[in-house]
Amino acid sequence: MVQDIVFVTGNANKLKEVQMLLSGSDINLSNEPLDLDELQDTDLQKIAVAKCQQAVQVLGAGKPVFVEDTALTFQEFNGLPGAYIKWFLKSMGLEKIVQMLDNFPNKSAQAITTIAYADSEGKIHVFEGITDGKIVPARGPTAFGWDPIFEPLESHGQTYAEMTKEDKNVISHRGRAFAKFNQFLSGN
Ligand SMILES: O=c1nc[nH]c2c1ncn2[C@H]1C[C@H](O)[C@@H](COP(=O)(O)OP(=O)(O)OP(=O)(O)O)O1
Ligand SMILES: [Mg+2]
Repeated sequence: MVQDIVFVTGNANKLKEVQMLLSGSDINLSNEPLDLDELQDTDLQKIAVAKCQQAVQVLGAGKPVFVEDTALTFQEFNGLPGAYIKWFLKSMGLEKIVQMLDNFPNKSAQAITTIAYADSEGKIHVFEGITDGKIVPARGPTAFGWDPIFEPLESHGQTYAEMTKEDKNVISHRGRAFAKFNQFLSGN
């Protein structure tokens, strides 16, 4: 059965990836480009759930809706910048983010996507996808966020930005989170 589901995001690059990731499913996806508030927290699930609750409030109950929040965590910084990566990116740019780790040999990082989905009864379900990698000086086109400075362990030396969207989606944080979400939806 085809399900109508609303995805709330104001990020066009994110939307494009999500459309690709859900393209084989029975979901009729629509987008609401609302800029929702994001909690200040290091608990990524809490942030996504609060964002989803706000989406339900704005759009009205009864409509299945989801949001996702994406974080970039540095092991050396015990998880920061995490969800704050958006603001670091805006204020400092890629080069200075890479330089933050100059004095530390540990460049390990995780890209994490947390999806929060409110079903038609308002029950919220959470799905998480994680990709391990490291922070490197920027390589590849700067089309999407921090893609040029994140090199996943499984990519044979390419940054996300150097990969095709198809290849990125196979191993990405977002790809993994949406694989779980897809599986959940197809069982409903
Ligand atoms: O795969 C990705 N590759 C590179 N960069 C990425 C990726 N995914 C999100 N990003 C960036 C966008 C934003 O600077 C921050 C996450 O913040 P995040 O709140 O999830 O995204 P957003 O505010 O742009 O969109 P939304 O309207 O869905 O909240 O990392
Ligand atoms: Mg956001």
